[in-house]
Amino acid sequence: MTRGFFNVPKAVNEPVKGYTPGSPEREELLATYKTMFNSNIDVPMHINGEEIRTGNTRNITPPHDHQHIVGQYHIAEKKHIDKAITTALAAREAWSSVSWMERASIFLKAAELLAGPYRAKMNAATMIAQSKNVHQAEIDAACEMIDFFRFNVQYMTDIFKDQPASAPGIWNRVEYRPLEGFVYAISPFNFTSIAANLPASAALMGNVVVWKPSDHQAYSAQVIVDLFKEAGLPDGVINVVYGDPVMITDTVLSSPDFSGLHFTGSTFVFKELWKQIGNNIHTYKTYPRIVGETGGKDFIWAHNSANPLQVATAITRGAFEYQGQKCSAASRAYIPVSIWTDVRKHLEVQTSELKMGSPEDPSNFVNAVIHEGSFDKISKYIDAAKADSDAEVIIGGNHDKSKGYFIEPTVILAKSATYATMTTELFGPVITIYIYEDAEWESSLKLVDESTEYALTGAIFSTDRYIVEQASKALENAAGNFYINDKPTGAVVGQQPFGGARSSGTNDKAGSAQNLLRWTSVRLIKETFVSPQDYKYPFLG
Ligand SMILES: NC(=O)c1ccc[n+]([C@@H]2O[C@H](COP(=O)([O-])OP(=O)(O)OC[C@H]3O[C@@H](n4cnc5c(N)ncnc54)[C@H](O)[C@@H]3O)[C@@H](O)[C@H]2O)c1
Ligand SMILES: N[C@@H](CCC=O)C(=O)O
Repeated sequence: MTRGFFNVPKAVNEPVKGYTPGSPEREELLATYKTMFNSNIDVPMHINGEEIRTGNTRNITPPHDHQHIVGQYHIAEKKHIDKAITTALAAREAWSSVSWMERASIFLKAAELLAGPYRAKMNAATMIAQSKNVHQAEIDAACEMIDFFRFNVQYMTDIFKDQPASAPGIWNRVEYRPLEGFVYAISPFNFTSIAANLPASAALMGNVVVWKPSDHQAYSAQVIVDLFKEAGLPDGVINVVYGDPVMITDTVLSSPDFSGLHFTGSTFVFKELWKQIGNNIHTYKTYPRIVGETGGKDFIWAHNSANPLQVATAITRGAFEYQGQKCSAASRAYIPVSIWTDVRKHLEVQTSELKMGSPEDPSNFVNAVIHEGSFDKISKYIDAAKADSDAEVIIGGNHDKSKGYFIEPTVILAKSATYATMTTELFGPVITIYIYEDAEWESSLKLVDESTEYALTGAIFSTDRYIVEQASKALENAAGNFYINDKPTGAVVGQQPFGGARSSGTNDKAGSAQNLLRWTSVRLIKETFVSPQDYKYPFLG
């Protein structure tokens, strides 16, 4: 029952903790890491609040220490997916009718729990099983997830306030209903916050969800489940399943009640899912919403007016933070020949200072890539570049998977702007640089715009306002998140809503009102206070 027009607390970004040597947060996090690293976690599926253990398990191993087992997760048979769907649908009536404030309150509570007692655990799980350093875990698993919860609550109320005008004698109202059916959330390995947000944003708007996390994020997914439970999320609202993605998806997408896909992951998988939904379209009771944020081949373009140290720093941070495993990571750069010597010198200094190893040692800037498949793919491209006459590996290039999946931050110089690593998403710590003649800066912008299928993030560097304006115009469709004199990574919820177009996704902007709107189906209600009793037009007399 609602007896007032309540305002939600004003959303503010969660401050990023420093974890400086000797700080209490550092002590707590490293102690939590040690304990969790040395214990064995058993991750069940969660259907209707029940923990489902099938006994068919896969190991969870840290990418930086792949022979060490930190736990296992249980995988589904088809009957579990069927149950997750029926359970979600059974929970729908109560969840979709409950006051929006109750839903808001659950996610605001989750934000506060994560800012406090869950912070170290969420960060440690992300460091252990996704191989993030302290800072990368903090900005993702703690701060971005908290921000998603807080800002989405505010955006939900902003949406609800958007109401139509009413002529005298009538009252028009718009009701933001959840979708009729259930939402399928599929999340990637690389951001714990995205994994939480994909099911949570739909659930906040009153939807029920079947959530399939990435196998490589199961550890922190379990912490998210615990967090939601403690925050008071009712059973059956978000049901978590693991296992063969094809079997799970075939089962989910053949349900007539499937009403929305909230996906983040690679472009190929998303396009296949879209096709499958299209093929099944006659099965569904309603047209499913399809929201997907996918791959990128994100660029840094510099003009000769740019500051070489700033360009080099953007490359170091943009390409090598979290081993380049951000969809936003800079992986191709276009540098004018006149500043290249200076940019290169700074890059060599900065990359020589980057330490690589386990995230348990906070002085390691670079950790391991997520799994062997990814390691092998990235190494293959690096080795090909070493052998190729069209390319030269000028920094890094070594890789070793004996203990963990370690790949050195690598810089490739390409003779052609369409060289393989200039156009293919590798999702690793590799950037390829193309040097252009200063006078050809306008045609180099064309290369940036036209040489890949993606349009996720990009950055331009120049101190000349006319150039900034022209480059911004020339690249207006080349990136959904466009940065001027800054690296192309590190979007903050509430400040830089995130997403790209072309093959990079539907650009519904994670952490925004636009995204939340996709999880609603608007009902317009017109109420007439005194109903007409005469059908005749006035001109009929
Ligand atoms: N644009 C964004 O906001 C954004 C954010 C994070 C990651 N990404 C992209 O995600 C990719 C890296 O993440 P990843 O390796 O986890 O991606 P992925 O596509 O391999 O997996 C993503 C999810 O899809 C599932 N999946 C895989 N094959 C499937 C299939 N056939 N049917 C149904 N589900 C399937 C996986 O199990 C996982 O849960 C990169 O391409 C990156 O650019 C994009
Ligand atoms: N939103 C993040 C990227 C998420 C994808 O991996 C950023 O802006 O760096």
